[in-house]
Amino acid sequence: MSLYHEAADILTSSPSQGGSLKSRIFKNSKFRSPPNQLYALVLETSKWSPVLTEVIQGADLLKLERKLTPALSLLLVHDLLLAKGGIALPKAHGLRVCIEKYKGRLSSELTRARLRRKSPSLRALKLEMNKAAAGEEANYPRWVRINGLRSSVEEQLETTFAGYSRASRIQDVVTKADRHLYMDPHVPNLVAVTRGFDLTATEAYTSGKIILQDKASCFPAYLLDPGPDDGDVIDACAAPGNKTTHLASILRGHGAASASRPQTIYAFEKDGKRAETLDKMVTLAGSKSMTQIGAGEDFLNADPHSDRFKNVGALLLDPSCSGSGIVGRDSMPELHLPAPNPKASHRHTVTAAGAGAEDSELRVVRDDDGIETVMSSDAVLEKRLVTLSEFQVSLLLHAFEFPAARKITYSTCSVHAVENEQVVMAVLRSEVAMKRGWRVLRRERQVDGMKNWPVRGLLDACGGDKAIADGCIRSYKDDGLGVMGFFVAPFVRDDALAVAAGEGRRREEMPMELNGGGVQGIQDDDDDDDDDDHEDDDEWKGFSD
Ligand SMILES: C[S@@+](CC[C@H](N)C(=O)[O-])C[C@H]1O[C@@H](n2cnc3c(N)ncnc32)[C@H](O)[C@@H]1O
Repeated sequence: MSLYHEAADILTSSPSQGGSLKSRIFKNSKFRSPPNQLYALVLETSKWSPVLTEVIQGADLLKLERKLTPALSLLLVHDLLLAKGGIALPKAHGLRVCIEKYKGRLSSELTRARLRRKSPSLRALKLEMNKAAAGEEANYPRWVRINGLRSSVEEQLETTFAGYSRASRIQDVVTKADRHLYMDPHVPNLVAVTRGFDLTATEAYTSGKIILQDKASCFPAYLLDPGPDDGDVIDACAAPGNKTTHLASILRGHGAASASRPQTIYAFEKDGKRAETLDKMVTLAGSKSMTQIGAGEDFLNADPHSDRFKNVGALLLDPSCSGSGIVGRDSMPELHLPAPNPKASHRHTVTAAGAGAEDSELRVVRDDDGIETVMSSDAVLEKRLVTLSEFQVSLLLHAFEFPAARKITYSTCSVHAVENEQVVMAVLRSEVAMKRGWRVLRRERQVDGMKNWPVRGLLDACGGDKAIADGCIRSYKDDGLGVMGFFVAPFVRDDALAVAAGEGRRREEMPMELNGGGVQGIQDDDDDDDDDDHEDDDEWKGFSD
């Protein structure tokens, strides 16, 4: 089957068969065409389908060539008029010959369709199509975290963002067409910039000086705020590494106060492939020497009482979740198909699952680590959420066991209470939480930016406990603050309770390295780690340096 027949099959097949467009193409071995080419063709054609439908209908193509299907005609006309190399078939191939003979007619229709949209050029029309296809993402800024391990805000303002005008409101970054930059008032080293200008091609991006990370995704590490007196840090679910590298940057930022011993970040990632991405990101961000990656390691199998983790004072838990808060996750351009009868065009909704049946929409929920569930009913969604929340609870309960731990942040990019406040309430009721004195950190004790963040946890879902609800932090896609839907809860250990249980130690009873005593620089990128506690690094196979 040719590239075009395979692409036409994808465009017209049911969303219940195989999940999102990406997974239907990349996880399906039945296709003979290169997956990248197939994906690009289907995506670009969908993007252009409103215009191409007018072109095909205006040229009466389906009337003149009755053997052509609507999907096939869209794909071929797309490549004929818009692809650099034209139609990817041999010159004498029947399909190519059949379409090319209408080139003049189709080109004129394209010009008409462009002029109807008042676009001065094909380039301008292309920008318009890209913007329309960006879906909800177009209404959000591009958040950029400046990586303190490699650069500084000052340096980036003078270089990468030198041509940007300063915006005083986040809305200006979204609505203005030219380049604007907004300094975030909550999270240090974070800026929002106008979308549509490719930052991935900049030197700052390719050298790890800037990291594209949604504002809300910066909350967990900032809220955890690991300092020199927090010992080692665990990132329990680390890939691709946005929060791992943020933790490293914060640790280094607190370097002025200095720790008595080098601090290590243990970054667990149970998926081997994703661990490779994590490794690359940690290396690029300049935090490799302070991070040990547990590639393929399940955090739930880590022994809290092992010698290795005896100095772990802080844990960041950002487990797999439904991903319901992610902006643009499911956005795919709406597919317009020319009708055989030119009077009516068909509109197909392309959901996360790909093209749907006519005017129908079948939801596919994709977890933030890629697992897809076709939501044939509310009960299916509910069941998936319960499974996720059980896993999230088990992760938190496991984290509560680490003997020296005094701080934890738990986060999801889900908006469902069952994965958020309900998880918090369930773990607070647990035996280990009560025994070891874990509670939610009150809002007034949180770092300034998080204390001042206006959107808090759901009171009802916290059983009416205002202190707990206020201690939790939320964001919603549509709250006008320019961020994705997110949830973070900070936990701390209540010293008094822990001491009463004979388990904890008061700060003044803690060893020097955990109570902030002693002054020594944090391990530098190039430093060799010759600390005694690290001598057995090589014996412990799970983590690689
Ligand atoms: C939400 S993503 C983490 C995103 C990451 N914190 C960041 O900001 O870049 C969840 C990750 O946790 C991993 N994961 C899930 N369960 C795990 C477990 N029990 N132990 C270690 N990693 C786990 C998944 O493979 C996935 O890569």
